[in-house]
Amino acid sequence: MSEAIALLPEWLPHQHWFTAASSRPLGVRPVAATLVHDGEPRVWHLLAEVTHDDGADVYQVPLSVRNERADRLDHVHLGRVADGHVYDALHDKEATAILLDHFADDAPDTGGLRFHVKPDVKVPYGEPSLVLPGEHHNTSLAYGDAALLKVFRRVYPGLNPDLELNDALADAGCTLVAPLLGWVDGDWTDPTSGEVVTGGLAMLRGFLTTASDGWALATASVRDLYAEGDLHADEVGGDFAAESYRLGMATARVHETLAEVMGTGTMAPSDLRDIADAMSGRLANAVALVPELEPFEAGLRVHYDVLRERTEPVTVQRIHGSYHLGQVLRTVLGWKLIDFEGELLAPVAERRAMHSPVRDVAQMLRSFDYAARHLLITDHPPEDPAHDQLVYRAQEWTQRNSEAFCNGYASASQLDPRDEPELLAAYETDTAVYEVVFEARRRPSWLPIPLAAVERLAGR
Ligand SMILES: Nc1ncnc2c1ncn2[C@@H]1O[C@H](COP(=O)(O)OP(=O)(O)O)[C@@H](O)[C@H]1O
Ligand SMILES: O=P(O)(O)O[C@H]1O[C@H](CO)[C@@H](O[C@H]2O[C@H](CO)[C@@H](O)[C@H](O)[C@H]2O)[C@H](O)[C@H]1O
Repeated sequence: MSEAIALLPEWLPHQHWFTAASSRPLGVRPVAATLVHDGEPRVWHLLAEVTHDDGADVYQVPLSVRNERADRLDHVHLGRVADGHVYDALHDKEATAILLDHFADDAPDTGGLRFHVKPDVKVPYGEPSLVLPGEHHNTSLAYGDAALLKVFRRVYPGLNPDLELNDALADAGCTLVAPLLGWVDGDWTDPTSGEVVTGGLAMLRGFLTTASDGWALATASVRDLYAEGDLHADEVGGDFAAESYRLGMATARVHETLAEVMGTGTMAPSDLRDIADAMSGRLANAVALVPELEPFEAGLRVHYDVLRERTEPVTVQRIHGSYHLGQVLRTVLGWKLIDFEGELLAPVAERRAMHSPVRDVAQMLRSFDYAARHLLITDHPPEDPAHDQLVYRAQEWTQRNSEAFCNGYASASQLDPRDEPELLAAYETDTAVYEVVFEARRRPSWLPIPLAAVERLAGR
């Protein structure tokens, strides 16, 4: 195994799920290694501590070792070691079949790596796996069209929020998420304390065969509207408002179930002042990183100051935490919410904290604005003669769908998010500031989208 581990510093930075700050890890060492299968291929389950400029993280890297080089796996070949060729096991269909077989009751014991199946579940043994395409933070494998195994790449001690919330919602009989079939957890040696810790490693869910993601559907609607420059959002064939309404309802119902099964809390005015301070701190950091924010800083701070003056407490509960149109799937049975991991760069304790559900609503409203405006970047930049008119159309689409979403939410909840305008504005502002930094780092050409929101929220 040590020879295979020596290949990781070179290979990891090329994996899109590898989010460590520096381009090349400073060191990689195993914190748990389990030989899951001693045949051809050998299948190793490896948890590796990766140190980098900003600290250290633990990554999950299942590997398969084959006697002969397999051409079909060339794209996931890590390199050669004395006893064979090393591959990313999640792309090696024989290795992934072996992993799935470990959910069976009579599977060989793998010690500190444990496979669990929910009661009355049929695991689709024998179905071939396919890695879902796209630049995701984790690696998800579809087993036929029956199940999806989401293998968390960066892992943490304690409960993984995605697994925790999916499990709680499944036990509550909630049908607005994909059914949870099982999960994997495991032990490793915490590099800092030297103690053995346990954490969630993977989640097996039912595959939603008819799913289209919210971003694809919403942006198709916007495209229709742009193609009909003279028509209003409610007049074009691709009007999305009914879907937004239903999405608002689904969001409210998931919030309601989470409150029922995981409880609620109260955020006192002093806690709100802490939240406002944290938001102001994030704004200051963002201004230092993205100078375009500076002219709007004072106007944005007003939304945080309003929170500081609030005297009534706020009800809080577990929420989605990183909510946008890419986190919702439309199936023939309605909307389903996925990916409850929260903001990946935040510490787990923060991601598992309770917040006002208005925060999820504010994030989804930001996503409507993104969906409406992104074609202004890609297809109709400012030099396009239609640009100004389409900006107007984009605002209209966002307004219509935000209203529909809030109407749907209010129809299924005691809470109408619009009755909390100050919270909504503060969370929208905090999200837009986060997005400015995200886009400046990841997609600079998209920066005008959150900057337009910042300008509006700053009252310019
Ligand atoms: N149960 C499911 N059925 C079908 N497709 C799914 C399911 N869950 C997720 N997906 C697809 O997989 C993608 C990645 O899932 P997600 O949980 O968001 O992983 P990540 O955190 O790695 O981005 C989603 O964008 C969606 O297209
Ligand atoms: O999917 P993640 O939870 O990792 O979220 C990150 O990436 C998102 C982009 O994929 C980013 O979302 C922003 O862009 C979306 C369109 O691509 C838009 O719908 C969202 O509203 C907008 O925030 C998200 O901010 C980031 O954390």
